[in-house]
Amino acid sequence: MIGLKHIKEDIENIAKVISTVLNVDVTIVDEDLIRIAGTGHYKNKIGEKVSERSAFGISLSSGKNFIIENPREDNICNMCKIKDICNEYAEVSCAIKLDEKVYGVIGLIAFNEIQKNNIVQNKIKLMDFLTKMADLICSKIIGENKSYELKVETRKLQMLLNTMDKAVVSIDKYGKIDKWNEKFVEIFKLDSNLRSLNISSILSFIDINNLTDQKNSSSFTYSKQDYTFSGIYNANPIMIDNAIQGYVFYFVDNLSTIKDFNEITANEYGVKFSNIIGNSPLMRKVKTKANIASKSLSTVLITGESGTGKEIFARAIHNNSDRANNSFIAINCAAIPDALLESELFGYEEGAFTGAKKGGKVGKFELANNGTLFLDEIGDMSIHLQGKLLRILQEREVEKVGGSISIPVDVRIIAATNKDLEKMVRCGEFREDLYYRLNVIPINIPPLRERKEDIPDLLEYIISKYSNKLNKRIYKIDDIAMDKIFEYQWYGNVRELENVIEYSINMCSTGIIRYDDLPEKIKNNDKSFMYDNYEKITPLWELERREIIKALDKFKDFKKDKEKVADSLGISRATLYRKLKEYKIVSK
Ligand SMILES: Nc1ncnc2c1ncn2[C@@H]1O[C@H](COP(=O)(O)OP(=O)(O)OP(=O)(O)O)[C@@H](O)[C@H]1O
Repeated sequence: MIGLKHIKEDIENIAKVISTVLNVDVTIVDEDLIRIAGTGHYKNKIGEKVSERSAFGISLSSGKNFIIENPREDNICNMCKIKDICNEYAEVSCAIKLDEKVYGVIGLIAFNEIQKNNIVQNKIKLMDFLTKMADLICSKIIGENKSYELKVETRKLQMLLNTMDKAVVSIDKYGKIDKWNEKFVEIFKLDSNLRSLNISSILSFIDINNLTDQKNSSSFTYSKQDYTFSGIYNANPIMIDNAIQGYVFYFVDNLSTIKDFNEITANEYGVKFSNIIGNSPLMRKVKTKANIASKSLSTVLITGESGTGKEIFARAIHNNSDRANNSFIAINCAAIPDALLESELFGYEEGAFTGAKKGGKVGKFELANNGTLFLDEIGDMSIHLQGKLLRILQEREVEKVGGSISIPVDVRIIAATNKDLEKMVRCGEFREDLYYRLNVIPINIPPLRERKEDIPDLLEYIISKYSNKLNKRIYKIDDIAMDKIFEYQWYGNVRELENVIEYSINMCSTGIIRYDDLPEKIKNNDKSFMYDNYEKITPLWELERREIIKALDKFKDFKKDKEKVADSLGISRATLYRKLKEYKIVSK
């Protein structure tokens, strides 16, 4: 809290002015009764404490002003310890009061008759003058208080800024830096005194002329000597009376963004090996191999039919590795057209092509830096991108589309496919060199029909998952339904099993999944067709038609269903489409 001692210089000047104007000695004491200023007799007594029982003490505790015309005889002097040796002729005390708080007292003392007369004859004017001087002191206190509060606020603000995990800087409307935090200095590797420097001279990706009155975020790549990093920055305009007064920028490097993302999604995707259901000898072998792979940095190639769990294995490998605290970025190479996949993987610079986003885009490689990049359905990647991918794996650097800076990346690759990559290599559809680069640790996940022992555990897990999701209490599956589930071939593997159970839980009204609750494809399981076979001779075209319908039904929930239907029927996709037309089969 501010007191008179904090404005000592002002108090001394005011004391001198009063003394000069009134031609008497002046002393000013603070709220602790310490003399802050003094003239004449009191010059050498600055810093000394005045007695509480003195006139000053009484003025201070009561907040009252008074004039003692006859010291020693006045009631106020009764309590004073030095009453008997007092050599004063008259005394004036004026409290320095602000909002009922007394900050100190201005005291005038006459040491001779002339001074006393001067005081006594001008009592009213004198008190008026002193009250004004006390008000002047109070206004100084208010000013000092404000600047003290401002200092505290500024200090708090700076501490807040420094504890932020985002780098922050503010500029005035001309682009000159005024405030920044330690993180800003740290991530851009700058000197700590940045005041008044122009932001664009430090961060060339910020063009002050392109900033608007709207909040705006863009990605950036920063390089200084051999230090390079990328991230996202936000420019927030400071608008006062509809005019831009400056901007506050905050910057997040990609790693922090990903960390935030990982923290948010940790529960959703925090798959561990223990979450992968299946204790069959085949699955135990796969888990052991995946566990070993998680402790290595080598590339892993996971193969297996669709829905066998390639992605959850990839996630478990990442989460069990030293990179677990960094990002796991997954990209499905089949789901994105080739031209887009390139910019998704490598990112692009602003203006790289028509339609490119302002500020450019951060690629998955950069996002996965220090973490793991999961390239799902790698068999669907074009030969052109295969070449680019190979180069990155060899050089460990990515260059954005339309960019010129190479960004070093440290990414562990896990690729997955349900295609026969070796066959694709033989047919010239997949680069041999890339195949060997990816296939360092091969992991094959067997189809569910080859490890039916896993079905009971999977059922228990899936029923509990979907009962919760659908808010139903399902206890078990009855024996007949269980037999049907065991009989079925599960070409869609665990994903198909999940779909079937979700459907059955929806249909179930008793708490026990029964035969009737199962979807038709599981109930029929091709048997009705076999029965027909014994009864009558079926024309070949009808057999063909039925087989096509059966295959369409079987793969209807799959990605690339037509490809799977054609594969399972042993015909090309073109033939399949011809036959659909011929038999007037309408499919999705
Ligand atoms: N062993 C398992 N334990 C628990 N859930 C599993 C298991 N295997 C697969 N799943 C579940 O089955 C679904 C499909 O798994 P996932 O996406 O990992 O398969 P995939 O082989 O990558 O499929 P695709 O090749 O079609 O991308 C997911 O919901 C996954 O959680």
